[in-house]
Amino acid sequence: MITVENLSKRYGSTTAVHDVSFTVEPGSITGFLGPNGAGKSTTLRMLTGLTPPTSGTATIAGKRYTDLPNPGRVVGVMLDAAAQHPGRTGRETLQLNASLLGVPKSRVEEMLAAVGLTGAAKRRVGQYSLGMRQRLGIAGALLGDPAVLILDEPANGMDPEGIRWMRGLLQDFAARGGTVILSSHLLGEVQATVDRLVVIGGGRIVANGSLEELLAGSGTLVRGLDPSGLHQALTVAGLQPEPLASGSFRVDATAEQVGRAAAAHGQILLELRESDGAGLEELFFQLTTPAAAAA
Ligand SMILES: Nc1ncnc2c1ncn2[C@@H]1O[C@H](COP(=O)(O)OP(=O)(O)OP(=O)(O)O)[C@@H](O)[C@H]1O
Repeated sequence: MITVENLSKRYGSTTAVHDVSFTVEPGSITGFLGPNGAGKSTTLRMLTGLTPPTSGTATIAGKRYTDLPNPGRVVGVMLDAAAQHPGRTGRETLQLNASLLGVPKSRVEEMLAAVGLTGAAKRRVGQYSLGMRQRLGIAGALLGDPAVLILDEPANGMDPEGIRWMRGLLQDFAARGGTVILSSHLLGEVQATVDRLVVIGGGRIVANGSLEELLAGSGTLVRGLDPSGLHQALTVAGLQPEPLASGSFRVDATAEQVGRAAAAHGQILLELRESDGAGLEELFFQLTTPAAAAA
């Protein structure tokens, strides 16, 4: 279990993370999603004791990371797969980690096999692709047989086959009661892997819930040739159109009600469909537009 409570981090006048709170339960995979610069890495660094928070607390299994006696046995961390020592082989990298953690050398071979790197174990990490480094990083995180995994952008540099492989591995881990948080700046990259999402933008949590809840959205999405005329037609019909950044409206009504209200005022529709996750996509669109990023 991961608990983040009112966590904030300021760098001079920049607030990288502002009053962030969320929990990650055992048996689940949470995607920590946000555009570049949203505050994901800073939050994960505070969670793993690498960056002291300005205020607030983050605990893993009830303790701050820095208070865990042998943290690698409780929580597996991969923050920057690209930063591994290029001169060591994959096997040497894991052997070094294993001796620091106090786990038997046999565990290294097990983990190399688990991430599909046995054949490349003798090659230097400098010759590995980013996807292979991600696999090695995940092997390193799993070495101490932890119950919690914290992974920063693990899918970065992985091909679709690698992402599918990682999905299976993490879902097995969670099915055995493990707790997983993984960050990404791409919704599509993690959508099929995670059960829950915590969305961060500009250092603040902007959405938090089950994937189903967040993707389901609700109501109807409508887009017309004349947005202001459509807005008026819907308002006159007693519906409350919520304007979206893309020029569409989300309406808490059925497609038929929306269609009829538009037709009554001769509005030409270009799109009319159930919201179907548009809420989350729209939220992401807004977070990644330059205007939102500057706000
Ligand atoms: N050591 C630091 N000193 C000053 N500002 C920092 C520092 N680390 C992060 N920041 C700032 O904090 C904000 C959040 O950065 P962070 O790296 O946490 O975002 P992120 O969501 O992980 O983005 P990315 O996907 O690009 O890594 C950014 O504005 C960044 O410039």
